Amino acid sequence: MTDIQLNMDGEPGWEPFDAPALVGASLRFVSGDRTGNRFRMRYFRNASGELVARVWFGPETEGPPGHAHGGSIAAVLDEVLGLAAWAAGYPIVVGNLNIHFRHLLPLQTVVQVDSEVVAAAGRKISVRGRIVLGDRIFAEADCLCITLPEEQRRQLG
Ligand SMILES: CCCCCCCC(=O)SCCNC(=O)CCNC(=O)[C@H](O)C(C)(C)COP(=O)(O)OP(=O)(O)OC[C@H]1O[C@@H](n2cnc3c(N)ncnc32)[C@H](O)[C@@H]1OP(=O)(O)O
Repeated sequence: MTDIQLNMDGEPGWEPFDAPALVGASLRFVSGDRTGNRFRMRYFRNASGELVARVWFGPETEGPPGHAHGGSIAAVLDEVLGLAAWAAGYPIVVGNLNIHFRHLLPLQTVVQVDSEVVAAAGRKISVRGRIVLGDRIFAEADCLCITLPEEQRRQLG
């Protein structure tokens, strides 16, 4: 795995996105360790302003031999789609995450997670996402995020 694959070379209009500056240590479980053997991740905004992640699934995410565990895929989608709502200005937690696992995801490969905030109705924010490598779709997800009332937000810090 090279750092170049995780970075934005050749992606016109992409800008690095400083996720910890927005949500602090909430990302420790998934994207917090940029050098370990679990996930290595970088966040960007694409030319349309949508949040995109580049993710390397390391050996410690293994489920089926040589491939990512479904729970590791779910963890990545939970973080990226939840963060997409935050990046769009909604302070949320994830209420529901529905994932279609389309193809086995090979370990030690850099894949891309695309996200799109598709609707906001009252406290309910709908985010859609997918994990891809070129034309190959590994997983697709619909995520229902719920904004937190101000008081509950303050309690979380
Ligand atoms: C922080 C950085 C990025 C984030 C990445 C990480 C994202 C996460 O992993 S967050 C952690 C995982 N999520 C959780 O632990 C959430 C736990 N659940 C909760 O805290 C609560 O159930 C919560 C806040 C979602 C909703 O509770 P509450 O505030 O009482 O809202 P409630 O009144 O029940 O529901 C509000 C609306 O949302 C709907 N809703 C709530 N939960 C769901 C759900 N799971 N499915 C469908 N609809 C739901 C309700 O039907 C209601 O709709 P309407 O207004 O039309 O009647």
